[in-house]
Amino acid sequence: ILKFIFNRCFSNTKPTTLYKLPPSPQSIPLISNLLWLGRISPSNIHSILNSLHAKLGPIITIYLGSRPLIFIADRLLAHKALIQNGAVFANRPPASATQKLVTSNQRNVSLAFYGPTWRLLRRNLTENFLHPSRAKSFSHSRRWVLQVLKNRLASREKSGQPICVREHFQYAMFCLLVVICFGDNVDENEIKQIEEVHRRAFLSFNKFNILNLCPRVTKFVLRGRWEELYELRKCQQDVSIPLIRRRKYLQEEDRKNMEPHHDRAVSYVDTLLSLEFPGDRRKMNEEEIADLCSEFLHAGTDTTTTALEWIIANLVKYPKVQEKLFMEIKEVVGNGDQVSESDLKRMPYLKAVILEGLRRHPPARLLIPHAVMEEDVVLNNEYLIPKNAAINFLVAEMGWDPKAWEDPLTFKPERFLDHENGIGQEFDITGSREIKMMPFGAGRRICPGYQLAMLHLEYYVANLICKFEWKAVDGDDVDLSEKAERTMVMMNPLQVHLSPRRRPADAALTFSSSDLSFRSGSVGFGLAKKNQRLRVSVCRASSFVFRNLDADDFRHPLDKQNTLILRAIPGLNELGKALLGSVTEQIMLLENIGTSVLVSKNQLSELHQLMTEAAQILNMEAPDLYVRQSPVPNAYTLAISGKKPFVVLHTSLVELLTRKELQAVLAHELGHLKCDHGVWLTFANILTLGAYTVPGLGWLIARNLEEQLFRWLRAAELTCDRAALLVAQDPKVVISVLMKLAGGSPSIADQLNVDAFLEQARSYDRASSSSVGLYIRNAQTRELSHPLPVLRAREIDEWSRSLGYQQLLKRAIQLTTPLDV
Ligand code: HEM
Repeated sequence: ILKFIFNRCFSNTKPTTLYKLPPSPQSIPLISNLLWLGRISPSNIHSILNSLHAKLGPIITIYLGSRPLIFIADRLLAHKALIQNGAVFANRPPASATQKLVTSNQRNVSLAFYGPTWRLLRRNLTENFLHPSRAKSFSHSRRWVLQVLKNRLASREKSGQPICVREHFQYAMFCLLVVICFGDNVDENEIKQIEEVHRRAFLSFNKFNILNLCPRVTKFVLRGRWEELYELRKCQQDVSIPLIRRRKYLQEEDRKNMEPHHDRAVSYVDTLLSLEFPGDRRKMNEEEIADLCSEFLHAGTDTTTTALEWIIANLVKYPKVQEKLFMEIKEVVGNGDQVSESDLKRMPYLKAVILEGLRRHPPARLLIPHAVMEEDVVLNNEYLIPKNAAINFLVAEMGWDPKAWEDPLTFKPERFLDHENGIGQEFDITGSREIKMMPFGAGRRICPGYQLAMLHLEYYVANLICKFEWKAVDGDDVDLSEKAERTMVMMNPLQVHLSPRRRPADAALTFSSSDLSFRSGSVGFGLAKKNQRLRVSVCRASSFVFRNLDADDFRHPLDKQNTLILRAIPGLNELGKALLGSVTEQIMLLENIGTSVLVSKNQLSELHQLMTEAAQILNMEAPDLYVRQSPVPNAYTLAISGKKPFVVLHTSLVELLTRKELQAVLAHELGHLKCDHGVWLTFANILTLGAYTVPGLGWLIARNLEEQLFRWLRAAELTCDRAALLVAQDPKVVISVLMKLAGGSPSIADQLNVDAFLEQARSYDRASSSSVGLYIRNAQTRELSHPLPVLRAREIDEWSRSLGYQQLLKRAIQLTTPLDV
């Protein structure tokens, strides 16, 4: 009040009405608005803005639609607005209709109005979560993602073709953020599902802009497109919500046990579960949390990927800079081939390379639009900024200002080094003292992930340069032209050749060595030739067994997740035990003993031997095995309380499969026992085999319970396919079984082609990735006890190439003693 009275009575500053908006190109009201709408697109906005700034000065206004847009291209004005008047310029304009839909009505960090909701969400992100002291908790995930990335690059290089790096960087950064967001018990398959849906949302978001022109009208005229948007959002939530529930369940378990898991890194979801929106007096619901997770993934993936691609592109274009960086890395890590996070502190040139990359090629060329908090604000005692204006800043122009940087368009990391003692100056990337560049924005709304992004860029650039020498494709100069997408990307995506750096200790290291995919034949049984009767020798010098194998070593994450859900259904376990302990089990048991052949040393001894060997590889006791006459190719396991469990094999399956494939089937069944799928599996098997027509049983099994049970069983099957792979030690054997189950018959078995079937699995993925496809795919699988064979094949193919599987194989030991069969 005092300030107001003082200004009114004594101040000689002009009333705001006497100030003018920043200059704008000549315009005819309304008509010019419409003309701009037609002219401006994401691809040409930067060139239009640059030419307007050249004509009109460092701050301009454009009228587009109903609100003025103000653009600032000058570092000093940006500092005045974002730092000196930080609180005034920290607001966001009202979001468009589509943005509101995907952000739970503007309740996320990037679009929330400057106020209590934003403060709560932002503080949660920066203090509870992105603070550097927390960064360490995901070090192991960064290492895992690095391994995945190196493997992908190395296996592509093996093909001899140039590698287009973007998709690999994108995948790596996405994996990392998913793990940070949902916790480190998410596995690669779940990540792929999330990535698929998010990428679709990301690629199609521009096409929904038109819906914002006049939402009331477009809701009728473009109803289909609105529905598409709803469907897309639903898909995003469908992949996130189970993962959110999993974290919730873990938190509840911890609470019940009164002992938090100290070895579990706190994920973003964990921090959100306990937040309450100010004023609402309620916790966030799952949809709101899922929207915040989507924001987190979108905000961090493409920006970091784009920055990484630009930085590596410059290192390829300027081999001397790459060499200098490599020398610095070598000095710190010696002959080691990994750079640890603590090593990064001793690499000033690395930091300079990253900063120069961000200065020269900032991924975000504009900020997220800002707005002012007060009615009419005067900037620099000169320009009127109305409350309804959206204000933005030309990020790249700030970092290319010749008054701040010598020779600004040249890539020269040395500019960030203190030449006298070679130690990197602490460059203030937040711009709080002076804005010389602002790749992360500045002031109150500065990117809260900037420290995490810097860490990721430093860690991955250092390790990628440490591991490989990066070279341009022969005869190609690296083209640094730009193209505006959601970020400013390379117009021609970077293509490279890689050669592993040779170190004295591993001069013989080549791409075909160790950490790539496991090759069949190097371990495991010799492959049975087609139609050849297999002789299993008693002493299998080439077999590998897993002495300390535990079920959780290979359990599929969906199995883990669904087991948790099943366990949480009150009374299910008791119901299962009550039912199975009684008449039904006895019927099943007697039926099998009475109508099948029990396999033993003296009866179908080859099968007996396959079973014994599979059990030994999986480090478990072999169950009984029965062979049963049936035209339906099938195998199943029954674990009846108090009795030795048994596996049943149908004769038609024996006809259809080779011995090695049969052993994979037996291993699959053993997987169920190893993983203690016992009660629920038998329960589900009884349902599938039609036993619930047994009087008095059917009514007890409610429909949704049955659905839950089948969902769990589908996930459990994926685990058991892994057990099959551990025994077969060749993914093609397992995939061949699945292919034969899908469409094999003994007479055409030798014409079936595993590679073609895998290709079919990939095309199923592609065809079902549209929203309609996804719907059909869900409908196709909902009622099945087993996942679709193509999906199982794809799963096992991927797991066979995963780090987890490679590491398990390393633990296997060769069997040299005769088996006791
Ligand atoms: C190289 C990587 C990155 C770049 C270049 C970048 C750049 C930016 C920019 C320019 C803004 C707009 C600031 C403003 O409007 O004033 C922003 C905002 C934001 N960024 Fe980043 N970002 C990066 C990585 C990340 C990461 C890794 C995360 C999270 C994990 C993240 C989360 C956010 C969020 C939540 C906002 C909204 C902040 C608010 O409105 O308060 N960003 N980022």
